[in-house]
Amino acid sequence: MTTPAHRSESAATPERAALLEVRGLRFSRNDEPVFGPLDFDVDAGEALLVQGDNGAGKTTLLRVLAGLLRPDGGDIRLGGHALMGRARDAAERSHAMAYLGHLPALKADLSALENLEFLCGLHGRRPTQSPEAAMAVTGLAGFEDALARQLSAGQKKRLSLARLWLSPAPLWLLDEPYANLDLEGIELVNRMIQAHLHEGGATLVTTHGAYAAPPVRTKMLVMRRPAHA
Ligand SMILES: Nc1ncnc2c1ncn2[C@@H]1O[C@H](COP(=O)(O)OP(=O)(O)OP(=O)(O)O)[C@@H](O)[C@H]1O
Repeated sequence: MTTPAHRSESAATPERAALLEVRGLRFSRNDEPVFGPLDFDVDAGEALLVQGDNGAGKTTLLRVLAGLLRPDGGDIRLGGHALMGRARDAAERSHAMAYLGHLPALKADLSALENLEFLCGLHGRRPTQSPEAAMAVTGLAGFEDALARQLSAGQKKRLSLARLWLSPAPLWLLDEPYANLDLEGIELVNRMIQAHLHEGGATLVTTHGAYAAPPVRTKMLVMRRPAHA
């Protein structure tokens, strides 16, 4: 697996801000707290495993960090820059973060390769990688011309992983990345995370704790459903 050499310039130095700093972050629905206040940092070269039972708020946290939901309070800093709810936050987020959600964000009637080319056009890509190479890395060589809607759930997940592999963003937000994958796919995710962190990236990974964690520098955030009155 080739690794992204251009990321090594972001290797940690003592003065450098964490890739992600979260302070007092909280989110509610209909005045019912879902999570928070949460405080944590994620540094270059680190994985934060976000654990918790069903409904604990793991997906909601990642969606808030990705800018898909608005928090009720707290600060999010990317590389020391605060996200302040401004229009340019979206651009900062898309440079800094790659989000892998539960649902594959694929165009059903485009081929696998066309999907990657389309997403690279939207979000950019690492100059050292190509869509064809990313398909090979994720075990999809030979499926370039298959329509996305004809792929199995695991193949769709692998195509989303290929997109992640192409992303130039240093911070990966991975929501249940192991779901729908066979054992080899689970090892692929862990190898990808290992290579990404080795080159100065970082990741948040939600998990129920049922899978082996990637063999990397790991911190843990355990989320619990808030007690109701
Ligand atoms: N779109 C929504 N509308 C209303 N409530 C929601 C919505 N999405 C999630 N919730 C609620 O928010 C809470 C947190 O859900 P979330 O999906 O973040 O949990 P999770 O920890 O990711 O769970 P799981 O392990 O089952 O994936 C749950 O009580 C859930 O019912």
